[in-house]
Amino acid sequence: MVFNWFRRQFGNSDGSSEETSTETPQVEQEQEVTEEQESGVADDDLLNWAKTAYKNIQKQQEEATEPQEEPSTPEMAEAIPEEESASEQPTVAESEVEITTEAAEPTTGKLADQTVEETAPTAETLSEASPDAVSVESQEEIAESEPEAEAVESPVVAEASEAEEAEIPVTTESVTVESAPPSTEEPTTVASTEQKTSAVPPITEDPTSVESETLSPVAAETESAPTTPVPIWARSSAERQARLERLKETAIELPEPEPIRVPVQPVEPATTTRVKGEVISGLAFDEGFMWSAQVLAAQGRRPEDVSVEEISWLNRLRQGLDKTRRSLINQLKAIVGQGPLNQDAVMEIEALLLQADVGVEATDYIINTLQQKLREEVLPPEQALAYLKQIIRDLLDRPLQESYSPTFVPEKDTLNIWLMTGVNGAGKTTTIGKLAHLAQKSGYRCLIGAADTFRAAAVEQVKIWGERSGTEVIANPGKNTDPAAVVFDAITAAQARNTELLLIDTAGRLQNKKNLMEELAKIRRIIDKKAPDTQVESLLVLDATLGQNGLRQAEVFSQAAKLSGVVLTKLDGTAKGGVALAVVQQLGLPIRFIGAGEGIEDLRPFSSYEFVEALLSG
Ligand SMILES: Nc1nc2c(ncn2[C@@H]2O[C@H](COP(=O)(O)OP(=O)(O)OP(=O)(O)O)[C@@H](O)[C@H]2O)c(=O)[nH]1
Repeated sequence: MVFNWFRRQFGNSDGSSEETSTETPQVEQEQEVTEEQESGVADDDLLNWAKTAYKNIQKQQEEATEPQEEPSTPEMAEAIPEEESASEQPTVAESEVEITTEAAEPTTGKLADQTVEETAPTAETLSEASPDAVSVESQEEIAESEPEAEAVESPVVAEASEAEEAEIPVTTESVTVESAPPSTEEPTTVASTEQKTSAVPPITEDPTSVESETLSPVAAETESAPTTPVPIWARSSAERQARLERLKETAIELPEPEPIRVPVQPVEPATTTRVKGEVISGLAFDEGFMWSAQVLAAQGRRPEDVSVEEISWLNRLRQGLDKTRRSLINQLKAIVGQGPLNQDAVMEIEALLLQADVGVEATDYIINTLQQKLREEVLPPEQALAYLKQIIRDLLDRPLQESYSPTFVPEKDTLNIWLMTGVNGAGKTTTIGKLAHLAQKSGYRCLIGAADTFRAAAVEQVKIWGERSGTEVIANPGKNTDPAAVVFDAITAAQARNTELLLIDTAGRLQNKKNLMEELAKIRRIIDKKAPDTQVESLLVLDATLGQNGLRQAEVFSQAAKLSGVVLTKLDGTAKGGVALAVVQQLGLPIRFIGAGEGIEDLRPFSSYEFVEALLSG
């Protein structure tokens, strides 16, 4: 039984949920929650719930840190059951262990093996046709289909699918660059790498080996010289100096590499203890824990099923919205709960909401709805605030009731494609890494397509996230590759491997760059054509710290990529949180995930209940 982080429930590996065989939609659940919560979870009950959860987490952590015998010899390593050592997708525990320096090696080893296995048969093919040539083929195919993309459907699709079978092995091999051997690299890259390495002689070079390597020419020179023989140590050092000079002359100046934007994750010191689960130290039974416990208990969660990651996540979310909450809550309490809002009260609430980035439209809606209720009923402050929370929750869930599916869970045993789009630096690549991690933890076969071919370091960045999450990355080593060709290759690979979730990274682009938006539209067309029966989700990644400014991009993205949802990132920073309401009110799109930190665990499916509690609970 696997905990599915996309639905935050336990489910069997076939994707069915144990608790809800009836598949209760998220919204319904949250509404039940609301009623339960409003009826009030008794203080004593809550304390007991929190204590049980805390003890349970402590137990989980103790078990997780229990030392297990590491296989110290190859024979012992072989004794590990096959599923554990050779499974394609690492288990949660394995992928987490890989964070430690010691355990990272097996992954690399596995990937290297795999690449060797996969690339070996193509080595000859590649000597005739470089990987670029192969990808050019698929690019040509895309280019061919491109002008007819909209008008002529079936012949092109047929062509693509006919070509598919023959193409799969070649494409897969040529684009899997996770740990591609040098033979699959462009010849120019290899040459420059050689130059680079030879230009910097190893500092720890063994003098004796240098001697034996260089003695003969030097000895020949010194033999012919009439002067006194130079000692061996002096000869080798002179020779080394001369060689260094020669290399300096022929050395090529390499440009400074572009920085890769991946936050450094704390690396656990290498120990002989095998970590079975994640251990988050310093979890205190404090106010934050109690608040998280209350939120989880109100959602009908059992204390035995709560994990440290969930508590930590809620704490982080609350901390991220701390400043906004403080400025909203006290003032709102003072204003509401005194009968219908007068002119001053309306203006005060308006100012508060606008300052929190809620936007004009959503602010008007909230005030009008609240005013209507307060005219009908006299509510004390606490109840008025509870009603305000309800209004905001309804607003956030509106797209789910109108046009979008209430759940956002990749379907098991079939391919789901999630395309990530957005402006530069919004957090697309980071989000992909976090989503891949969630997918691996939840037992999905996941793959990443690195279609951000615009920024040189982007592919490296997404590969680092791939390593962290134990997810393979499909990329094309060629420069200025057509991103649509990478997407084509990634879908081919995903189809061949029975992948369940393919995450596609795209280059950041401004919505006013027409050619780049056309490129995005082309990517979307390729997806629809190559995987016509697939559930495709197109997510706009929005930096919450940009507030209202971030929303202007959405309309153009929506047209090009057929958006179906939003990922709101950086809620841990200077973001005011209210932008979530503006997103839904102005764009009509549901928020599917929220990010609150740079770490791999800092992303969760969006829950309007948790968000509103983090924003408005006192
Ligand atoms: N504090 C915080 N930082 C984040 C979050 N998500 C992403 N970042 C940071 O934002 C920066 C940009 O993230 P990327 O994932 O590279 O953004 P991108 O959209 O892929 O960028 P381009 O490839 O240039 O379009 C990085 O430094 C990330 O660590 C978040 O939720 N919180």
